[in-house]
Amino acid sequence: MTPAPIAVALDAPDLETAAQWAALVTPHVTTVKVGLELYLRYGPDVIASVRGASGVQVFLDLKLHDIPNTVAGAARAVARLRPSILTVHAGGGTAMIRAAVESAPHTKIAAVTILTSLSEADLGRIGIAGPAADAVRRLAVLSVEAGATALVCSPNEVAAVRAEVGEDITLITPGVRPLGADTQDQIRVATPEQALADGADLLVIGRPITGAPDPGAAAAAIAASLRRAS
Ligand SMILES: O=c1ccn([C@@H]2O[C@H](COP(=O)(O)O)[C@@H](O)[C@H]2O)c(=O)[nH]1
Repeated sequence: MTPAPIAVALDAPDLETAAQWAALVTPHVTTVKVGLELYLRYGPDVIASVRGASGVQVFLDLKLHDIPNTVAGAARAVARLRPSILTVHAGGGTAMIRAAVESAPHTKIAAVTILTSLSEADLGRIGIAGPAADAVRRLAVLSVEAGATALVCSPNEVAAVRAEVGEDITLITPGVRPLGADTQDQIRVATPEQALADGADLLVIGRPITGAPDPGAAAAAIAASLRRAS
């Protein structure tokens, strides 16, 4: 069975749990995602631990956001780990995104547009007026012009972003919840089937899989549902 285009967010408190989740889900998904919790606790070693022998792709979600020189150094530092994807915040601007792209030439740089945990009211409070989709589209265009070849947005905006940036850019959507699942701290959400139908290339799914009694079975069920829907 072809693995589904899902990146399982391994937001675990310890390396053993993360490696166990990775081993359980890798037959069913293309990618596992290492975020701040694991990377800040364990550093570069975490990549080899979750990659294991399976050859699953490892997405390093560090959301770099600093001045261009600092982001260039950080991207260079992690590029040697050969993650398939590395995230930066689009809000860092053109020069910062370009610095990451140039410093990690073998890694897909994904620009995070507007976090999926933010509502339009939240955006208003931080000075971003208007619909979330407008800000997401603006940041998407800026990021692609700076050389990003992937974008992170919510499934609610993915169709609009696709129309803006075309087919060559990889669109990654967190904020994905199977029908009826708890949305937790995610605000701009949709189902896996809807996200894929609207043009997402890679669905980031964490707690609905890792919080299940059997993460392997949960990943397999979502993968099967995506196959049925496509
Ligand atoms: O806008 C964003 C960018 C990144 N994330 C990350 O995705 C996962 C989502 O996990 P769930 O458990 O499925 O909510 C998590 O690691 C975030 O750091 C995001 O949610 N939204």
